[in-house]
Amino acid sequence: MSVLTQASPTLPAATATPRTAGRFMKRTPLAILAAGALLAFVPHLGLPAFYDSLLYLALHWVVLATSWNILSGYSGYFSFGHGAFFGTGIYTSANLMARYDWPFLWTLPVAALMAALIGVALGAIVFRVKGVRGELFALLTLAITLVIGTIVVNTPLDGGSGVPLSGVPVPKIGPTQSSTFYLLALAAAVVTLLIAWGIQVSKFGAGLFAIHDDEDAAEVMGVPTYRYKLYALAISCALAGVAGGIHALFLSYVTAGEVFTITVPLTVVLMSVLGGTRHWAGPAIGAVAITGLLYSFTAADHAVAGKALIGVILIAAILFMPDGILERFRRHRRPAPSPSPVATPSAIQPPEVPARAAPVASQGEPLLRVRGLAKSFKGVRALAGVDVDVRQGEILGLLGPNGSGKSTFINVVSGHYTPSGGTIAFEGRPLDGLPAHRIAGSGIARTYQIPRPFAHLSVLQNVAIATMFGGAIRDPDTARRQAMTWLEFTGLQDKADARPDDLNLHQRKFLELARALASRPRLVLLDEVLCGLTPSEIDDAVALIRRIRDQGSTIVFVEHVMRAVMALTDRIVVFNRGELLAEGPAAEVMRRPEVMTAYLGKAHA
Ligand SMILES: Nc1ncnc2c1ncn2[C@@H]1O[C@H](COP(=O)(O)OP(=O)(O)OP(=O)(O)O)[C@@H](O)[C@H]1O
Repeated sequence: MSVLTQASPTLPAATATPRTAGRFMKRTPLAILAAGALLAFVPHLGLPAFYDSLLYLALHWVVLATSWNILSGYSGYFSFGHGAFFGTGIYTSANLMARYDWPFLWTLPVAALMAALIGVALGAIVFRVKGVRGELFALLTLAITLVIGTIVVNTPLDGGSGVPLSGVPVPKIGPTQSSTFYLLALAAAVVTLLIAWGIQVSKFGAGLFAIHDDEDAAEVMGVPTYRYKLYALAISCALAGVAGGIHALFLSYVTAGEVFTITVPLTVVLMSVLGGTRHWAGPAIGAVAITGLLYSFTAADHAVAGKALIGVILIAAILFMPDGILERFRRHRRPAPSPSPVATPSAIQPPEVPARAAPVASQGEPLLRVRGLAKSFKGVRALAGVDVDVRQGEILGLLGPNGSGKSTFINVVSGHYTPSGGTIAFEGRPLDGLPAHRIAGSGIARTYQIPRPFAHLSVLQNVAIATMFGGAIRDPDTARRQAMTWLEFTGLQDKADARPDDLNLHQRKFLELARALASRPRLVLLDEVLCGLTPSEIDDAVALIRRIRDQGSTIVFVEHVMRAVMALTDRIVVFNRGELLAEGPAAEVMRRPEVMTAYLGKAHA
């Protein structure tokens, strides 16, 4: 089986044993290096210089498309700014060579650094603004290309007339000048592919794929989203900068009008989408395919007709393979999801995974202490200053009529929303002002009322993300093994390879539970996990929640299903209109007149 079909997005395939997965992990970089070594012999075949240049261009686009994909394909931050970073590399190298007589090879690290610095400066601002995602991010990066282009033209960097480089000596790396460019691009492509592969199979890559599918859910599961996006952008820009540096000398005369255009970003987007953005090899396949098509159809006499034909081929390819050539190929080999139902909790053994660090709360201190917690949304007071203590080891029911602030409480405690006022302390340590991923890392996990799985990852990968980030496991193999134990615990082991879309609501709710548990939390916040389930599914879920408590977790349980509340909770608190209305044992509190009035209205109460 080929190397391409073995590697899966983010983590090794669920069905592979750790040993086989590890073997494939080692084989992929060796295969990339071996292919690079073989291709390095091409200049010695004595082909005409034209072929060196054609292969140079193919590899040049491999570097540009693959580097674009590290940010945009993996994390989903679609950038139209790759021309700006590529252009920064071109102009850095060109100016260092033409004005300061730097040897060409020395300029490449500086080109990478300059492109990365500009990228990080942009990302440090843009990635902080929650609203700048999707098309807004794409437009903003396009604007950056135009701004940098304008600056370059109107400064001595270009001066309006371009930078001639014909006098700059080309290092003697290959037997001819054209083969030198080919070998330089080959080296850059090998390094870029190794980096793209390394990221894809690492914890970092898993975090980027989680950001792609649901950035807020990823953050709440412990992924440091801001930092990861910055790293991905810096790496992407640095590689584009190197490609630019090499291309400056290849062109031998650089002009801003040809560099800072929409052509570069559009071409890399097309190549990556054609090959497949969810795999390190996808953009390279797209780059080679499009360069090959351009050569085959536009080099002869009928260039215009050839271009039109390429357009038709690309439209057809993208229509019939919307996830790219590679994904289409891999899907044929993926086993169809099995129709087996989830196992009942009674058949499930608790997983044997190492426990997290012991709690540090002092004796008598509640696990979670919330004081005066307030949250307003543009005038809507969702929480109006509530005090809640959650004791170590209890199941605390959080009840209240619709709109009373229960989900907001969970959202604020988990860091999804910033509180408008009040304090939160977990195990004696304040959580105020901490980003959601740090709150997750401190031992708090949550589920969502409407399940929010990572749609493009398998069920196993969804849980492995929680194991890696909440549970602080670096090695994807270990994460995958532990994730499997949580799937067994929740009865989803037969669904490990399925996509969340293939699950019914019951299974999706249990996947939420498995993800929450996989980080070995000391406090689990469950937001209406029983909503929408049938009576027998509710019985399964109640049994499972009991077993979660038996594992040593403390639970805050938001629920409307009264029989489950009565069966499970040690204590309840009732919210009404964002305020604490009552607290105590469920059977007693639910009989209080003020609670019945809040639920049923005065007349019915
Ligand atoms: N993101 C938001 N933007 C604006 N208003 C919000 C937002 N989230 C919650 N609210 C408002 O805050 C109040 C409390 O909502 P919340 O979802 O916390 O209630 P709840 O008790 O969980 O209700 P339910 O039982 O229906 O889920 C409601 O009036 C709701 O409309």
